[in-house]
Amino acid sequence: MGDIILEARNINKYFHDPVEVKALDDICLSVRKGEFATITGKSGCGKSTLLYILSTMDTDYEGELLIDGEPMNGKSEATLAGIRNGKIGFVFQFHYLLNEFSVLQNVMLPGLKLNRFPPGEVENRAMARLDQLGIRLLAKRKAYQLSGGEKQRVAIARALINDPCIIMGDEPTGNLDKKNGELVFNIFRDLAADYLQTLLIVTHDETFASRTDRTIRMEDGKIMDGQL
Ligand SMILES: Nc1ncnc2c1ncn2[C@@H]1O[C@H](COP(=O)(O)OP(=O)(O)OP(=O)(O)O)[C@@H](O)[C@H]1O
Repeated sequence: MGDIILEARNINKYFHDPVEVKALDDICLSVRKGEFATITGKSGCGKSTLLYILSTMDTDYEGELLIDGEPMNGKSEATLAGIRNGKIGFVFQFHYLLNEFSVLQNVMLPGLKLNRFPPGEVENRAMARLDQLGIRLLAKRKAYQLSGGEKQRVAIARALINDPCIIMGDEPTGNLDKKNGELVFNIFRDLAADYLQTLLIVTHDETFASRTDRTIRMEDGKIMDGQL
């Protein structure tokens, strides 16, 4: 058994508006270092709600969350923002790149913010990531000049820039055609296989999920299958 990178203990989440909904019901989940895990389940079962809690973006819940062995409960938003930037890479369904910035600038940004390496080194690391993802030649293009598949690869390079201990994705292939979806899936698979990158991806694509190490199935705010 490898080290546990992420651990959620007895997570409950309620929404109150317009009526009370229990969106997450006593979720317990651990993710091991180097695992490629997917979360699946029908629309409305609580996948995104869970991912936003696990990524520390939503702090309004009951229960405990540990990332890399460190408890996240009770930390200020500023502290959490720093932890997110250094430890979690996030890939969304929509890329959220800064359109008027170049590909290289977009990828460098979280690295400059973290301030762990001097700017020259952040640039070298960003170029290495672009190389790895086969988009080095796009470095000087503006984000708005890219195709959907290219944008998603830039978003992955950006998520990797600070060597996160986990990459989380919310339907990262959801907005792509079959060919580009496959390409992005293969990038995730190679990251897990060749770089032992830990990945936790929400998807409703069963084929995608079946090709990963573990499928966590949710129903009605509960995990039905796929716990360690
Ligand atoms: N901001 C909110 N206010 C009230 N209810 C919400 C809110 N966000 C989500 N919900 C409810 O919580 C439940 C879980 O929603 P969630 O978005 O996590 O589902 P999901 O599995 O990600 O669905 P999908 O696959 O359609 O994205 C649903 O019943 C949803 O209607």
